[in-house]
Amino acid sequence: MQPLLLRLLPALCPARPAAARALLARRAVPALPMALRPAAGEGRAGGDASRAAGAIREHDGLENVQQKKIFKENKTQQREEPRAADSVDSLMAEMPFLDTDIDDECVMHATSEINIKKKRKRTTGREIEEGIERKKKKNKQYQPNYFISLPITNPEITVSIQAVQDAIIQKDQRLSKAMVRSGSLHVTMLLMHLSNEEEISTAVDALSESKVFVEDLLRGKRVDLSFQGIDHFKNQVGFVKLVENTTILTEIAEAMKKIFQEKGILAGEERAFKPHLTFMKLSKSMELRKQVKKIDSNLYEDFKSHYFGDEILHRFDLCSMLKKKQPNGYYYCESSIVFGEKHAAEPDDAELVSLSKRLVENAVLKAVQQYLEETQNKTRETDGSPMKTEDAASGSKNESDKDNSK
Ligand SMILES: Nc1ccn([C@@H]2O[C@H](COP(=O)(O)O)[C@@H](O)[C@H]2O)c(=O)n1
Repeated sequence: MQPLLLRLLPALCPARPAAARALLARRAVPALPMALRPAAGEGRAGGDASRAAGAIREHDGLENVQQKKIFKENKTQQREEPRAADSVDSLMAEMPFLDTDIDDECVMHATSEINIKKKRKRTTGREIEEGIERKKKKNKQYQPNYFISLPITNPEITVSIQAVQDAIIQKDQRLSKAMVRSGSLHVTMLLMHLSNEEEISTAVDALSESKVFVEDLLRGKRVDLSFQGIDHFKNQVGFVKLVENTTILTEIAEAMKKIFQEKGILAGEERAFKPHLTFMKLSKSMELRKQVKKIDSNLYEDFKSHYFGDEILHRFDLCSMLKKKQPNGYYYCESSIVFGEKHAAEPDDAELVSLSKRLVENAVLKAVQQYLEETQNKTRETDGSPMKTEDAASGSKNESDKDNSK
């Protein structure tokens, strides 16, 4: 069944060669770890913990810092940063948390739980400025550059998301730049900052340690993550909602955060964990952000309660935001942990049958639509009436499909 489907996909989905390619890539090269590392000894972990705590102490100039680190938004810094050239867009688009990269500038800070004992002293304007500069520089060093990802491997979800993305692009061509490519769809479980190879290695160990906790939480049960409906963050990010098993996912995210923090990794965010599946964000392109300030919810009106599919919880990856992505479009993985039976990220037969059905339906619909458009155009040509604007737009939409599949 698998080789047959692999051959069939491009033929079944001629209108979406990008979608077919993405699906093939996803099946042919599942996002598996680049390197699985053995668990490290306790000694180094302790060293990392004190080093990271030291880094934060230095960062915030605090006397008494506990083992709690978080990312905090720092909007002012971005405003003062010089505007990067548009050519940076392509690099930015590789990063999963771009609104944080562009304007939120997530940074690691000590929390309010920290006992702050600051002595008041007279400071000159120059000292204040220098202090701000110093802080800005350090904040930058603590931006998240790694994350724990729950990859989306069910083609039913990927195909449905591409349908929403297409529908949106059809209404506003400019938004093609905002779309998350199907190969990199994921749910973010935990953000972190890793400064060097040693910290990456510690994070790999922390992820291996998390496996036992996750298995304890799951107790052999299969967890179906059901994705349905669309919501947004501040009209800047469009995401598909997780409607079932959010509690268990939150428990896992919390357990992971604790394990990573205990190993001295700067991990976690100030805001509460809200599992979501991002399919578009304005911050993927600075050029776009200049043009579009808000994502209009009417653009995805038809999909507001659409059922996108289920993802069976079976893998978490430690991914880099900055390293070159894999050929299938997924992030570079330092390490992964796998649960249950579905180890190879293979969709089962039912999923494949349902996917083939959808693809055939889509292809037929597309063909009928094309036939109708051509007939209408011919009639207009004979009538001498002008071509409709939508027809012109659909021509350029195909161009953007090509861009999106890059
Ligand atoms: N509770 C949250 C979580 C995330 N965001 C923003 O959404 C963006 C996309 O997040 P992904 O993890 O799916 O890449 C991200 O840049 C966050 O800033 C949010 O606003 N609130």
